[in-house]
Amino acid sequence: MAGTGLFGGTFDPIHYGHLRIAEEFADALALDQVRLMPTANPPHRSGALASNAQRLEMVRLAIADNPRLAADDRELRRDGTCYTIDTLSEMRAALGPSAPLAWLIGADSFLSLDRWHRWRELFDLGCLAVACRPGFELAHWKEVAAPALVKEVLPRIQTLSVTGQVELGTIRLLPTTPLAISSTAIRAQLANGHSARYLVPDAVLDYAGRHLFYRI
Ligand SMILES: Nc1ncnc2c1ncn2[C@@H]1O[C@H](COP(=O)(O)OP(=O)(O)OP(=O)(O)O)[C@@H](O)[C@H]1O
Ligand SMILES: O=C(O)c1ccc[n+]([C@@H]2O[C@H](COP(=O)([O-])O)[C@@H](O)[C@H]2O)c1
Repeated sequence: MAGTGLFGGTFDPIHYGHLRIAEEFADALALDQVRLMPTANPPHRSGALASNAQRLEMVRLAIADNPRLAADDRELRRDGTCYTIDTLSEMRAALGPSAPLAWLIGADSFLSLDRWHRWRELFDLGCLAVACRPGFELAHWKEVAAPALVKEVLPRIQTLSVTGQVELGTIRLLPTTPLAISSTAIRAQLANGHSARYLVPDAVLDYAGRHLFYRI
């Protein structure tokens, strides 16, 4: 049975680091769809520069030619603080108890997982896939992760052995292509009048240029 993947992010703006891990996630776990969900009001950071609607539109533009990727605005429609536990619970209820469901986060997000709302329950709802991110290498996780993660989560991490394994409660490290791209650096480049070409899809750059939300 082909599975569904979820990938949440601020996406302010979406960039090729996001797109490449979404693609490799779909490929590695043989997912028939990965839903990219811009988050509205996350518990851990202050507001995005681009509006909810603008970030959703940039996601749509970025994935327009990829039938395996879909934009999902469910977190933007939710009132109040946006928690991943609510999103995963909603998806699990919609798909049914046995449908393969996986969620993707980058290694930096993974290292903050112990501060997420009801984080231990997240593993009861799907398979967690962790993407590599330069600066957050696995070799250092034991030194930098919170004690709860070191004790309860790191021992459970598996590298992917067979394509398409999406088992409930598993945690997989995906050997994704390390791309040192971040939305913060892109916003700074654009604010300073520098080019962000080849870091961000052209359609997204054109849109950001027209709406000027990264200009100081
Ligand atoms: N270059 C990248 N490689 C791997 N994972 C990434 C990369 N960029 C973002 N991610 C992951 O994508 C998810 C959404 O990231 P987000 O939208 O916050 O992008 P960001 O580039 O980290 O943004 P910012 O610089 O504003 O913090 C997070 O789980 C993050 O870890
Ligand atoms: O549920 C939580 O407590 C929680 C805490 C921090 C981050 N998240 C989610 O993690 C995803 C990545 O967040 P970010 O800030 O790296 O873009 C995004 O979908 C957030 O909603 C979720």
